[in-house]
Amino acid sequence: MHIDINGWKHVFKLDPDRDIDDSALERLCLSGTDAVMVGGTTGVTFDNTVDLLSRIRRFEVPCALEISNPDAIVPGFDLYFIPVVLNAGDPDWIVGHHHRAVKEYGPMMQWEQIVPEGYVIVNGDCSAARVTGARTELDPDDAVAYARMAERLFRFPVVYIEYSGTFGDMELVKRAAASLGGARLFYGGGIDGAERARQAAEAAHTIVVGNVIYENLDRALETVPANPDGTERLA
Ligand SMILES: CC(C)=CCC/C(C)=C/CC/C(C)=C/CC/C(C)=C/CC/C(C)=C/CC/C(C)=C/CC/C(C)=C/COP(=O)(O)OP(=O)(O)O
Ligand SMILES: O=P(O)(O)OC[C@@H](O)CO
Ligand SMILES: [Mg+2]
Repeated sequence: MHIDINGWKHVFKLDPDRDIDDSALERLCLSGTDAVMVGGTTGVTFDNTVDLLSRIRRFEVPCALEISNPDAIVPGFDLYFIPVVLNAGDPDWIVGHHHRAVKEYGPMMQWEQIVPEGYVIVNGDCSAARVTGARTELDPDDAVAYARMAERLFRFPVVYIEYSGTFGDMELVKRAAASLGGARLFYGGGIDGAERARQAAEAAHTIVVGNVIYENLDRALETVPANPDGTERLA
């Protein structure tokens, strides 16, 4: 099945290291979201990733793995998102892990399933910032420069502005998105209900909703534009 991420406006990100019951998973997968992404910064293992994938596969929603741990690369996802943290302090998170993984998996990789993400981490307090040693003191001009680098220098199809755990500066996100030609701007961080989903969807091409799933499922479901309870779909 060919999956076109250019149609994605809303994505739920599920963390294999966190518990979710069958009924909640069903409501998420049938919500009208465009895709479910599996990923997290810590505690992601092969076993908990296989387990979550097999449960999501009871539904038709596209399912992507965002790889954060080279030991948890599980076959059977529709797509594999590969973060390249452009503002990482440690180059291992820009090319190091990737080099080792491609050395191991290169011959068996289906490149059409691979979606490289130019990742820019802006919240210095999140786990991903700590793990990667990200330089998160960025103003909107810095974000625009990273977005342009990601698209024009490195030809990434996705630029991901990551505020994981906190709602970000929508002007910064808007400016980064406006600087792009064809690449897609994914925004994630602190979307905890319909109002923030609406604001983020005005700024970014694709919004990603994570933590609120585990804190308040009803509010998470309100963030889906296609859901009857969700925000109005934005152009
Ligand atoms: C057999 C088979 C399936 C073959 C497939 C081959 C294949 C797909 C190979 C992949 C090759 C490849 C290049 C892999 C990359 C390897 C790798 C480990 C790259 C590093 C990724 C990276 C930079 C991770 C850093 C952390 C990060 C940016 C994570 C993204 C997700 C994220 C931020 C989630 C939020 O985390 P959360 O836990 O929710 O955090 P909070 O506590 O803040 O909420
Ligand atoms: O968990 P939240 O804060 O919703 O962020 C979503 C996603 O960007 C995390 O990688
Ligand atoms: Mg999280």
